[in-house]
Amino acid sequence: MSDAHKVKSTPLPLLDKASKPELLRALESSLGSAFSTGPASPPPAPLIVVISGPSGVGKDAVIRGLQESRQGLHFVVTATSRPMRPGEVDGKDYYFVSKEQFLSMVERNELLEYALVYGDYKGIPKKQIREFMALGHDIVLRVDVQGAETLRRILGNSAVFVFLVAESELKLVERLIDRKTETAEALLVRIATAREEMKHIKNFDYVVVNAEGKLDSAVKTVESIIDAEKAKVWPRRAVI
Ligand SMILES: Nc1ncnc2c1ncn2[C@@H]1O[C@H](COP(=O)(O)OP(=O)(O)OP(=O)(O)O)[C@@H](O)[C@H]1O
Repeated sequence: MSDAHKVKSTPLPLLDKASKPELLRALESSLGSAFSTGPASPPPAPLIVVISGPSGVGKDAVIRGLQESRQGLHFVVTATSRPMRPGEVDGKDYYFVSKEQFLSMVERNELLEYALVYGDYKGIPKKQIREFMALGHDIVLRVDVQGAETLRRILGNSAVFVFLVAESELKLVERLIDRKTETAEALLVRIATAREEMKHIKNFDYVVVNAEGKLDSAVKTVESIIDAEKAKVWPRRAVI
């Protein structure tokens, strides 16, 4: 039976004669219980957001945008066996470890996912995710498409998967050329891989276009996805 049918037929004061507290008390008395002052919905559970997409699509750029525009997110720092590049900071860009250290992390089951990417190991430390989720932070993971596939197998629908794309293949290639971080041969490998990776969109929950000069709009769309996920009646609940 709905609450509307449980109302007692006690007379209520006239709206223009009673004070607000009197009216509240009368309404409570008619309903048979006090009005709750607790939150109308429980605080949303921490969310894991996986951001992926082909090389050069702007994963780092979008993540930097999110870092600037949004509180309460923890951006997981990946462990890698690749040597540090000039300007990179250990613990900020990556955790730089030796190949031996990396393999012993694998051995101890300390990584949620790992892969050999262009000759270097990269992996996601579980401890970091657990610690920040316990503090109520949402978690952002930046992985390549292969990593996202693995994470989907591990996490299923308990995390939200976002695929970033450029507005066209040509624009993506131009962006990679302009970045000037790869040789022509390395570019070719990345572009051929990107073509293959586009076929994996179907395994993602959302696709976000990061168009030339419209980085802010891509960041806002990712924020809207996070907001919508946090407003779900049945939220995703990841256990790491
Ligand atoms: N919306 C945009 N408009 C113009 N340039 C952009 C935009 N988004 C990213 N870029 C630029 O494109 C290049 C590639 O971006 P970024 O390094 O963030 O890609 P990525 O997906 O992280 O690449 P990788 O997977 O190879 O590390 C960078 O030089 C970045 O500044």
